[in-house]
Amino acid sequence: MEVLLLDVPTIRPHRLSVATMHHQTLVLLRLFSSDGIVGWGEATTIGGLAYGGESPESIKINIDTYIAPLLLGRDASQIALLMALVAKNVQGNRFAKCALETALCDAQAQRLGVPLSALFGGRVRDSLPVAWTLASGDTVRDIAEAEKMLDLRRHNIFKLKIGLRPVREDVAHVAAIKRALGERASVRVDVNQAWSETDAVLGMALLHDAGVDLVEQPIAARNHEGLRQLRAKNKLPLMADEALHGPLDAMALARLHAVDVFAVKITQSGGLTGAQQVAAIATAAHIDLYGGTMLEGAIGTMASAQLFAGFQALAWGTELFGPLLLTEEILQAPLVYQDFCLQLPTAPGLGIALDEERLDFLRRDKKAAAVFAMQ
Ligand SMILES: O=C(O)C[C@H]1C=CC(=O)O1
Ligand SMILES: [Mn+2]
Repeated sequence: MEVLLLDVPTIRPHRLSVATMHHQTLVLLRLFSSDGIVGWGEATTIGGLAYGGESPESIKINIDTYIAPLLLGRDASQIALLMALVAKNVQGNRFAKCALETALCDAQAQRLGVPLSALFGGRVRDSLPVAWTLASGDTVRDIAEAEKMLDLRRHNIFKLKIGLRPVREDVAHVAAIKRALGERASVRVDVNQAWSETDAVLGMALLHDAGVDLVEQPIAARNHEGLRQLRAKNKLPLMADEALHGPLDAMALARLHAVDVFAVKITQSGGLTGAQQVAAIATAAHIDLYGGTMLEGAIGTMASAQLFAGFQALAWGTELFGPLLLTEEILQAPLVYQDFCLQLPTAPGLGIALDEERLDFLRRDKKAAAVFAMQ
């Protein structure tokens, strides 16, 4: 197997409370099996180490040094056995494990001639609603961007990134956008843990009055009790994102009745199986589901879509727009976004074909080699 790092510019700066992104580093895992089948997985994260404990570089070196040697020469169709072997030998590293499990599942589904979703019980839907994040940091620009998305019929759910400015300033920005869009769109916010508990009490009340539908991770990820109290004090639905690092967190949050919605992410869950378990816990605990992203490229986006397509209910839709934030296409045929949804392909495996020339052009190691050769 090999891990490729691809540095791809974003279409505009993407401002989160933890980092401003001008590019995204795609972390792609390519798995070669002796029957000739190639599987792809992805372990992309956000903002280097600003968002989570695994960086693109650490993911690559940990897969190359510790995970790949464990698997060399073993039967790639024995996914559960291989993932158990990795779990026993590698602590943490959820994103790396997600990339590996995705690549194994992509390869196995191709081998069986079925879409990847079939390995997880099949689909209840063939398209997924997709939100767009407004994160330019500028109210007028965000409204214009939202109007464009509505005109294109690409998105009618907007997630606003807030938390950098004082609470009242942020809420004024959100309220102006909601006023402009009215009932034509659902407006939600993501604070990415930036608020204190007192900020959040004020912020959630004001956001509710402004007509916002959902608030995501307003306070620190580890503060489960704080989330529980915020949920009890407010009418505005509350979603856990960074608080959810797989089934154990899901269980703890469900026990506490701490949130209304789980943002399920395959990377944060340590893979597709972990994410399916998070969804199962949510369903059993009457917690709604939302299909989250780490702003992955086409591979992680499609892997997520293949899994989310099987969730019995997906009350809050998804945010699987990662490839649309990037200036470069890495697929031979781009993913299909239309009528406010991402369409799922029916071809075997992930159902996508990579553009090898674009991959070669974007690879960090090849760029470095080219610069070296020029010197
Ligand atoms: O939800 C996050 O925290 C991360 C990501 C998802 C969409 C987006 O704009 O940022
Ligand atoms: Mn979030």
